[in-house]
Amino acid sequence: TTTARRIAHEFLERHGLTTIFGNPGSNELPFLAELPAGFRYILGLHEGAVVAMADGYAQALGRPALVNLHSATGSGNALGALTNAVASRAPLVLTAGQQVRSAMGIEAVLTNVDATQLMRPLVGWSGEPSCAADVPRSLAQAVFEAQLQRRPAYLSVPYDDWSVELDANAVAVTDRSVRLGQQPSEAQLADLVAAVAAARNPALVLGGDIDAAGLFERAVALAEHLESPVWQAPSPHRLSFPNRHRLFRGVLPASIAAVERAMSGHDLVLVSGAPVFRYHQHEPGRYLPEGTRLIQVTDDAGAAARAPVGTALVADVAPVFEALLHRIPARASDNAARFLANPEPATAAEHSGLHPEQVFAALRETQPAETCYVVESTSTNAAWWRQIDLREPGSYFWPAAGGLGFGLPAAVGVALALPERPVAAVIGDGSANYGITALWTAARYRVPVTFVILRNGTYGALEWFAELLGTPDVPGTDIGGIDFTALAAGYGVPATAATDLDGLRAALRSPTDGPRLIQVDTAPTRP
Ligand SMILES: Cc1ncc(Cn2c(C)c(CCOP(=O)(O)OP(=O)(O)O)sc2=O)c(N)n1
Ligand SMILES: [Ca+2]
Repeated sequence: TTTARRIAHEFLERHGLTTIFGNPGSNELPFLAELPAGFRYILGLHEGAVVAMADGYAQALGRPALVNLHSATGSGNALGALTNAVASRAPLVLTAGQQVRSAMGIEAVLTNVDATQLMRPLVGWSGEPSCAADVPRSLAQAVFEAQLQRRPAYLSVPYDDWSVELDANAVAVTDRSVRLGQQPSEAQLADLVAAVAAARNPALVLGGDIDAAGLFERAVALAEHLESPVWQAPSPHRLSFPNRHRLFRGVLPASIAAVERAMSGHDLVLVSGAPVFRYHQHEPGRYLPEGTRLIQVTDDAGAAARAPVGTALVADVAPVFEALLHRIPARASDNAARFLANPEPATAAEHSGLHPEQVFAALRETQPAETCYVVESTSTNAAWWRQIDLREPGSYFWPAAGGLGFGLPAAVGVALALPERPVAAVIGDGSANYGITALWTAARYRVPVTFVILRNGTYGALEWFAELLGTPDVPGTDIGGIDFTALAAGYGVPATAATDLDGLRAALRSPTDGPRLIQVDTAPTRP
C-alpha cells in the first residue's frame, strides 16, 4: 500500500505536471508535503496572479498546467483570471484544499462549502472525491478532462485524505493515459476542398487556436498557395500569421458591421481555429455581405454549435490545411516583397508623453526578433499592429476574455515555460494593477521579463467607450499619478522611468539577466 499523496505525486510526475503555481493555506499543506525532486512550486502572492501565470505557462508550452489554491477564498480570488483561461482554452488543473471530512458538515473554518459549485460555470469539470480511496482517480479525471475539453478543471480534496494508505486499485490510475484525435473524414475533406477550390475570392480568417496548434507556418504556406488575403479573427488572444506579411489584412474589427464591411467582395470566408466571432463593441449590421458563404473549421465543438451564421466542421485543423495545400493547384502570386516596410511612428506633438507608436517602434528596433510579447493595454491596439513586426509562432498573448490582470503575471508564466526565449510584457498603467504582485514572483525566481508600463494616467479604452456610448461624463477613468518604479522597487524588480525616446531606447538596450520594469509616459490614444 501507499498513501494517496504519493500516488497523486507519481501520477502528476508521469504527466509532466511537476510545476505547481500556487498560493497555499493550511488545507493545502498535506498535498504539498514530500514533493518529489523535480517538482517546483512557483509562489504567487494573489490567486489571480497565480492562475494568470499558469495560463501563460500552459499556452506557451501547449500542455496542461497545475494550480493549487486555498479553498473557497483562494478559489474565489481566481475566478476573474479563470475567465481568460476559459476563453484561451488553457488546460489548467486547479486543485484546492478542503477541510477534513468530519468538519465539513459543521462548516468549520476553511470549509469550502459546496466546493464543486463554486467555480461553475467557468470550469469544464469540477469534483470532490467521495472518499480518500477515490482521490487519485479523481485527480486523474481532472487532468484528463482539462486536456480533452481544453478547459480548466477543478478538484477539491479534504486534507485528511492525502495520508490515507490505499491499495493497488488506487495505484492503477498512474498507468493511465488518454489521447484525443479528431481526424476529418475523406468526404468532409473533399467537400471543403471543393468549396475552397470553387471560390472566386476566398478570405482566410485565423483564430488563436491556429497558433496554439502550431499551425502558424502552415497558415502562411496555405495563404501563399491560395494567394488569399488573411485576417486575424476579432479580439485575438494570440497571433496566427506574420502581421507585416503582404497578404495580412489586419485584425478583424470586433463588431458585426465592421466584419461585414471587411468581408465584402469575398464569396467565401474560411474561418479556422476561431469562434464566429468574438465581437466586442456593438455595431449592428448583417453578419455577412449578401452572397458571401462562411465555413468554420475548429476543434472546439462549442464554438461550432453557437456560431450565428455559416457551416462548421468540428475537426483538427491541420489535416484540413494539408488537404487544401495538396489538392488545390497553387494560384499565381505577384512577386511583391513578402513583408511590408514599417511606417514611420506617429508622434504626440501636443502631449509631453510619447505616442504609443513610438514605444512600439522602439521595442521593434531594440528587442530580439524572436521576442514573445504579452500585451494588455486596451487603447493602443491600433498603434501596436501598425508598428510591431511579429514573424514567429507564439509571439503574442493577450487576455482571451478581455479580463485585465492576465498580462503582467502571464508574462512570468510564459518566461518560465520558455526560458530560452526573450519575453516582454506591454501593460497599461490601469491593467498593471490587477496582477501587480507577480512582480514579486518575477524577482523571487529571477524571471527575466522586461515589463513595459504605458503610463497615460487613464483607463484610456473606457474614455473611448464613453464617447462611443454617448456617456462622456462618466466617473472612474482617471488613474493619474501612480509611480510604478516605486511599486517595482518595493517588490524587488529594478525599474527606470523613461520620459523621452532616447531614455526609452537606452533602457530597452541596457543589458539585463533578470526582471526589469520600464515605465514610459505616453499620450492617450484611441484603440
Ligand atoms: C478585471 C477587469 N476589470 C475591469 C475591466 C474594464 N476595463 C478597464 C478598466 C480598462 C482600462 C484599462 O486601462 P489601461 O491603462 O490598462 O489601458 P489603456 O489606458 O490603454 O486603455 S479596459 C476594460 O475593459 C476589465 N476588462 N477587466
Ligand atoms: Ca492607461
